[in-house]
Amino acid sequence: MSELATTLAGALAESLGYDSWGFPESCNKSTCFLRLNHYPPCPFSSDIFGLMPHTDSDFLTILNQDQVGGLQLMKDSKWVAVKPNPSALIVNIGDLFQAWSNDVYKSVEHKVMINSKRDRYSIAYFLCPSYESTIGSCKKPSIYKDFTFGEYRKQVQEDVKTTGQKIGLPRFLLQNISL
Ligand SMILES: O=C(O)CCC(=O)C(=O)O
Ligand SMILES: [Fe+2]
Repeated sequence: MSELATTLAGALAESLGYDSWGFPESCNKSTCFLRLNHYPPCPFSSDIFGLMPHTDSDFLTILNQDQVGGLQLMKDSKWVAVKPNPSALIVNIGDLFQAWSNDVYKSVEHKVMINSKRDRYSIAYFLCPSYESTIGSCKKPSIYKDFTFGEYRKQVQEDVKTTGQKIGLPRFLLQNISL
């Protein structure tokens, strides 16, 4: 999985004209992780979040969902269901790739809706660097100020605690227009 993730990250960087995305050595077995998600059914409503709308705080996420469905992503201001496909993995861009690419790649907002009858399972692999890694933009002028991954995680946790929501990258805009 780690090989696939770093190969994909490299290909995304190459398509922007860069030899490397700069972080292959700081993303390793001790910084990347796998999350096993279980969404028990909820018979009372078909309109319940299994996972609230969010973006992932990583470079990219490789996701394997089962056949139940429920994953939706934001496209052109609309929620679009991601149809389960047993022979495909889903690759989502995360916040760090958005910052590194200076907004060329966008971190995709996604959520999970609960199924009323069936348990749902998914496996997500998160490509993350060490907390000390500085995430700068690949080209200047940069939209975001440089930050370490540790600073980013800390800010996200603080915002969730104080506002109930993740604010994410807008916190790090150099011209703080949206806050
Ligand atoms: O269960 C899914 O399909 C999505 C999981 C997810 O978005 C996450 O773990 O961050
Ligand atoms: Fe996610």
